[in-house]
Amino acid sequence: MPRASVSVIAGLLALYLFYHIFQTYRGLRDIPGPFWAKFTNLQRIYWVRTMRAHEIHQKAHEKYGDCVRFGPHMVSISDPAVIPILYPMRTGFPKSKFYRAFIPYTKGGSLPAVFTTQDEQLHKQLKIPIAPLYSLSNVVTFESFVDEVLQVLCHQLDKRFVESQATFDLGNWLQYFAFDLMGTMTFSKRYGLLETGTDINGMLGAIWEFMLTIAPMTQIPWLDKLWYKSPLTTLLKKQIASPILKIVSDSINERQHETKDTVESQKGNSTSNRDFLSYFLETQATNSSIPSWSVKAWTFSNVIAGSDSTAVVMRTVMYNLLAHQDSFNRVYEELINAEKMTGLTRPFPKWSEVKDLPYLDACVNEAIRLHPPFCLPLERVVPKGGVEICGRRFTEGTVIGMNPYVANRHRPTFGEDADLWNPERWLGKDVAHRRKLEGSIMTFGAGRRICMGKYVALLEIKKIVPALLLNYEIQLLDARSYSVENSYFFRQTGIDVKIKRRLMAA
Ligand code: HEM
Repeated sequence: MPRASVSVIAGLLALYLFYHIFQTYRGLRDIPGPFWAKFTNLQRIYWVRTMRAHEIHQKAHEKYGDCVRFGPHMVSISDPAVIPILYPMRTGFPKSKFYRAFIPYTKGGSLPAVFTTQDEQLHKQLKIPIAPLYSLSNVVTFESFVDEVLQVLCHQLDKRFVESQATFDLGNWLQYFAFDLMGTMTFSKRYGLLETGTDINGMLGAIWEFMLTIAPMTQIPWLDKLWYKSPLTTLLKKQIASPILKIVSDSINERQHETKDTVESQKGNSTSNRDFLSYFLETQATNSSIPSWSVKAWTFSNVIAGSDSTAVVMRTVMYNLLAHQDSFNRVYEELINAEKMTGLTRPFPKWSEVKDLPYLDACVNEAIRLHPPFCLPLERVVPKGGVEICGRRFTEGTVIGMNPYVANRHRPTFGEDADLWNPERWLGKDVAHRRKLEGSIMTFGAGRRICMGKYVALLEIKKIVPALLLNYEIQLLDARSYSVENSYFFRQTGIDVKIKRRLMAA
């Protein structure tokens, strides 16, 4: 090719590149933010890879204000007052491509779920038939499952740690409990984590590995599509969600091969000891418009969305109670007083006995606020017609999100001590103020796509905390060993304790 033509092509390419960079920069140029955010999402990937994205995001908001440009087309908001606008109850504010990265993709294609789908019609189709299962009144019917798994947990703690006085990371055991309980609630089966005291089938490791791989991809979803979710790479690479999907598929297949009698007996039992899977299968069998893969999608959602998340909050409550003796003593005294006044079921108090205890409730709320399990912005796409947020109009297609960690620590809303553990902030407030604070928490998301399993999680947390406090004396060896890592999932390590059995209060 003649040299002159090469120069013209190179010149045109350079011009196009310059135009593209200028256009990228121009759209949100009035929104303050770190320099590179104007041109590229690569910095967002780097932030996620540091495992400290929550802190970096919080510092960016401290520096630039409530509305910060995180990427060429992405804006982060920190003020909870924006929640009803960005996360409405109606349709029309769909999830961004961030969520596509979490959709498992196998040789059989992708498996969207209630949590991950961007398609609002499909979301409705998947959510409506099963939503009643997650209502508070139905969730309470799962209480016997919680007691069953608490029994296993306590038996293992007694056997392994009480007599030997061995030190162990309580956080691991809370995770084993949360997973084995979700397995029990979902398919009436424990994975064997509690019995073996290890990640026996590698599932916990696989989920964390999945998060480590996928979380950076969420920041630049086209790369994920190219690298993990194309028919070609599916042939060449091992798919990272496969171990979890396998467990889910095996459980469904097993159930489908069980005798008709077993299924019938689950069906007839409408009030207790009936697991999610039996409801899912019945729902699908009685509704022909539901896609054939729904049972797998619902079951997968429970395992992936409902186990680690609940374990994170359990760890936060337990760590903070152990690290703050005054809070610990107040919860313990509240339980003992409740026992004297109205009676508590032993060894594990009932949900109805503990759900309204004010100080326990304040500690659970504070843990939910302080340490949300999902710690990257929950991204939404601005719909047709645009939207006004923080006094500025955003055009269709702009991606806007709030990181629960940042919103939950918004100082004008929660006070100057928003970074600190202070359950008292939930007490002595008038109803309106308390509602406003609760409505400012982003831990369970908000609006149309708010967490479906919130009451399942609250049931588990408010059951396990009294069970541990009433049955064990727990000594935290060193509060400074506690550390956190964020790869969208926000996990903690280092809750090293020794335990003794408590004598029953007279
Ligand atoms: C403390 C525990 C939990 C936390 C903090 C939590 C948090 C969240 C958040 C933040 C979302 C919304 C994500 C978004 O908008 O991007 C969500 C959605 C969801 N969660 Fe949870 N979750 C918890 C426990 C559970 C449990 C136990 C289950 C199931 C039993 C569950 C099932 C779901 C489902 C199905 C969705 C999708 C809802 C929808 O899109 O309509 N979660 N969760």
